[in-house]
Amino acid sequence: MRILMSTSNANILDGKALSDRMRGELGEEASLLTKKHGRAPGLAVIIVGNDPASHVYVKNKKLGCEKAGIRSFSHELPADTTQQHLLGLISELNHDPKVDGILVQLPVPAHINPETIIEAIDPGKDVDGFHPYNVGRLAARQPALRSCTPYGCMKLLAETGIDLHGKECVIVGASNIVGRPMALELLLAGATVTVCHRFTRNLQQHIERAEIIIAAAGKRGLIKGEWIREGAIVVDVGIHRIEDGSLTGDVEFATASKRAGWITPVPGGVGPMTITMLLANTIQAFKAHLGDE
Ligand SMILES: Nc1nc(=O)c2c([nH]1)NC[C@@H]1CN(c3ccc(C(=O)N[C@@H](CCC(=O)O)C(=O)O)cc3)C=[N+]21
Repeated sequence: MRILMSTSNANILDGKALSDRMRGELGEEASLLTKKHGRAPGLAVIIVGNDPASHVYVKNKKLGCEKAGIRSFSHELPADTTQQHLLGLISELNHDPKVDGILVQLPVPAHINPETIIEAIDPGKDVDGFHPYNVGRLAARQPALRSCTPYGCMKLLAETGIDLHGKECVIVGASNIVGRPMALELLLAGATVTVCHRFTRNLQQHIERAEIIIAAAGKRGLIKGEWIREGAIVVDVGIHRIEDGSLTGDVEFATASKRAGWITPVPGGVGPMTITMLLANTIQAFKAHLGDE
């Protein structure tokens, strides 16, 4: 029997708990491989400039690495670093056998072209999964290194136990780093996928029919709670710091959680999973470099 006007609360899709579990397993795998091969997996993190938020993320990534037995090599470059200098560093890291993964924290300063930088990274070390080679592999249904945020969202969806085949999925946002690769992930999983973006005329109508919503517009509170279909799964990729210093997402959480079947919180949802999948990708790249797959 369908219950109308349900006021029950959604199940929380707990990204922090899933992250803790996965990072424990990844740490064990890293430690076994380190013993077997005599070196630890290595991640090089490059940050250009002094955006405070970027530095916080980078610190969290380094901490995550340490705890999982991954060596991190950090390169903190001044804001006026030239593109040529950055390309030189990437070339060095591409050839460094201690380095399995390379991450250039985005955004980079305006005088540096992010596409040029991403394309300079060896696709086998592109643990962000941003290189056109890796995006193409996902599009061709032969994923290699997958983008961390969409990959993390897929792990969260798997936690609900639902079969994605034929599910009506609506992604809000068509960015290169979330919306587009998310569409490819869901398509690979057999879902029916709609991508909404700035030119979409009837966002509310799309949301209202969605069984799964991936909110990745980067607009605080864009998705109203009343739009959510009863029992839908809501994955909120948005992250915004508000007036009182706390964090919130693209979805109106309080009202949405009255209608959704499952919903990710912000913080503690997608964010921690992004870093977890970065660690997973680094270990995957390490294994490929060792020929241990
Ligand atoms: N090359 C590159 N790769 C990235 O993956 C990348 C990037 N550049 N630039 C910036 C975005 C943003 N991003 C986040 C990662 C973790 C949290 C995260 O752990 N958030 C915590 C809260 C953290 C806090 O308290 O601020 C949470 O949601 O619970 C958030 C955001 C990765 N990004």
